[in-house]
Amino acid sequence: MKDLFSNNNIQPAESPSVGGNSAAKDKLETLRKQLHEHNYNYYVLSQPTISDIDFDALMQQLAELEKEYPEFYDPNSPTMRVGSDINKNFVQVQHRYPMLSLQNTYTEEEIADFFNRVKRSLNEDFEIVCELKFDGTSISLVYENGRLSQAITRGDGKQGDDVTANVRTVRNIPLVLKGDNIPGYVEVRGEILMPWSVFEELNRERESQEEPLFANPRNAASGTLKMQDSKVVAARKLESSVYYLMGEGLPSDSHFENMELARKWGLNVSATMKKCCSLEEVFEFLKYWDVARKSLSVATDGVVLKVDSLSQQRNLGSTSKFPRWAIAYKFNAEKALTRLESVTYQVGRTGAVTPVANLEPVLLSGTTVKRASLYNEDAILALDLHIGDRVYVEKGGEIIPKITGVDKEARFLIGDKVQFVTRCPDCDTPLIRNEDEAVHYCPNSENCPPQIKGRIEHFVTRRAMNITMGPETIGLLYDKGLIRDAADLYALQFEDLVSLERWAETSANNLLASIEKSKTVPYERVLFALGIRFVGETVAQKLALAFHDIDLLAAATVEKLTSVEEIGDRIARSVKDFFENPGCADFVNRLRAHGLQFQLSEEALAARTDKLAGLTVVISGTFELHSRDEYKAMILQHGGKNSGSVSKNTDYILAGENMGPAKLEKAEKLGIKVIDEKTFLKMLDCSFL
Ligand SMILES: NC(=O)c1ccc[n+]([C@@H]2O[C@H](COP(=O)([O-])OP(=O)(O)OC[C@H]3O[C@@H](n4cnc5c(N)ncnc54)[C@H](O)[C@@H]3O)[C@@H](O)[C@H]2O)c1
Ligand SMILES: [Zn+2]
Repeated sequence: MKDLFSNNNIQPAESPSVGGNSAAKDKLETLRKQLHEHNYNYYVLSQPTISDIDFDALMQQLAELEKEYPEFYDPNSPTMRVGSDINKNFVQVQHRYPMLSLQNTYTEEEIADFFNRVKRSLNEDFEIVCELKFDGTSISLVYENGRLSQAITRGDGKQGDDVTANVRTVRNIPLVLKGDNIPGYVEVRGEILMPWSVFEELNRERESQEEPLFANPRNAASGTLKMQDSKVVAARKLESSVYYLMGEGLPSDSHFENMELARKWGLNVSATMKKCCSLEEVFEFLKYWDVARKSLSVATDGVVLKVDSLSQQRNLGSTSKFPRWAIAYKFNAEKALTRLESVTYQVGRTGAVTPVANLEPVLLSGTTVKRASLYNEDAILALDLHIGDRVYVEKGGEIIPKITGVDKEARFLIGDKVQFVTRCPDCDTPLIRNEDEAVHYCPNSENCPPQIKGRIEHFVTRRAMNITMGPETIGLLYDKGLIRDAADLYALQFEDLVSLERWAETSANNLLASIEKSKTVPYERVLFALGIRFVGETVAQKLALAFHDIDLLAAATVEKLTSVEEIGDRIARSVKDFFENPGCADFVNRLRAHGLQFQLSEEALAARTDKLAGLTVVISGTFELHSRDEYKAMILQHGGKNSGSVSKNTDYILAGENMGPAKLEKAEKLGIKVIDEKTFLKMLDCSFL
């Protein structure tokens, strides 16, 4: 998460006219380029590299420059367009009605301006509906004759990705509407959300696997919605909240009434929406929810104000980016000021060293905060941190809060500048930092205690070997010299355990039984448990399918490894390094001697064939007989490779309905065989009737 919360991506807000026209043009182009890049990171990758406030400041700068230099007008400027989330792994679908963004403000003055602008333009009475702005990712749900027919992301506002299969897994989205007055065709606009509790659990899991964390529930929701495997999406427990209806012949001219009806149809409409007749009532709503929102189970980032009457909305119209009849008021992130007491360093199981700020305890969003994450050396340098500094802490949705700034005016007695440690705090080995990485590592993986304990903790987790023991037990057994690595668990004796302080016979027996049971855990989970860097759960599954026993995997070359779908160079090298390390190879052999599963089960093997060996298949369109994910799994299972894009290396295109025209054209040009699902299943000898 390099640079995530530092300000160093922001250019100084210099006066645009300095340096004349060509300087302004350069500046405009740089800003546009930066913003396109940030949009991509945010909407497509769901991994922003700057904060929203910083992003909005850049956007504001660009808008001001464009106003001053209209000669450099560009219809594709980020100020003119809705940021696009389009991802080529999905089929793109045209929106019948455009899906716009909202104009954002952070101040009450701008809300008053909006209110007065509407009043002037309409020149008649109007009502404003205030709604909480739930912070997820936007979705358009198309219901035809009351049935959910399509779910499309906002995309670039004109067309979006068809994510119907994933959306069908969202619990509170009805597949069939119930009740009266349901139009034949209606688009329900809403937000797909990840509740705080699910988000925190997900990030804890990612943290334990040293995978990059999601910055907030919004990015986690959008990342999840764009996953290729609907089963994983279903497991992530997304929710929805809907906030607008589009279509001809809607039941009422009042947006508020339509939403009340939508609730009766079975859609989840927040009970917090309120109709207001005056600016005072609007401000009251803002004030109340700025505090009350903190106890909601989902994230909110503001309030949306909408003119209630649909005919008045039509009169006010829209720009290319947002409607003129609505505006979003964004809440400020809650901040607290406290003192930095010290910085300590934690070593993870892969040796990554994370700095942690220890703070004078302070109350923030209802909890007492004592520690904050400092990410890495660059983040510390960007803040210019000194011990004793008064620092601002914010909870941006991360598990532990972050330091967002230093009150430099309050520095009377300047303390020591925070210097990143050069040696491992646990084993004193000099740290290393790879050139293009922000993270420091302790290279002493074999003897550094937190790394050893961390690896054992990972080995026993539920999704790996599922041995019921916590970090305290691991720490105790390690300190007593009973375990030096996870393989030693299998050599533990009853006597070793009962002689430990506070250990009774039952707890000793339970642990031994749990260890014994883990010997039946399937190969792919054992592979994950080994803790090979970058080999998470899904990668382990892919590797297990492609190399059905560990000897094949250990002998695989980098080329062979990277020929497996989604296995890139980085993972391949890490797998190779693992097996070439004598210590690791010995570890695997000892585990094998204890009877762990190091090959795919008979069942999984029986289903495997080489019918598609050496063949690359691209899947395009939507299917009737199986889902896209099922087809992907079949390709893997029969030894083939699935790829997202058509190239000269493609052997087949498995085409369903609505195959993208660009893909078809390319396939024809390259002379690639396009087959339908029945032909494909015949190739595999699968019965499908
Ligand atoms: N950090 C970054 O790199 C980065 C990059 C791009 C965008 N952003 C941030 O994203 C924001 C822009 O994103 P955006 O265009 O999605 O706009 P937005 O999220 O600020 O507002 C529009 C969205 O609000 C949602 N919404 C929630 N409740 C609603 C309701 N009751 N009625 C109507 N809409 C509701 C809708 O999904 C709608 O699309 C900016 O504030 C920017 O800071 C950040
Ligand atoms: Zn160390």
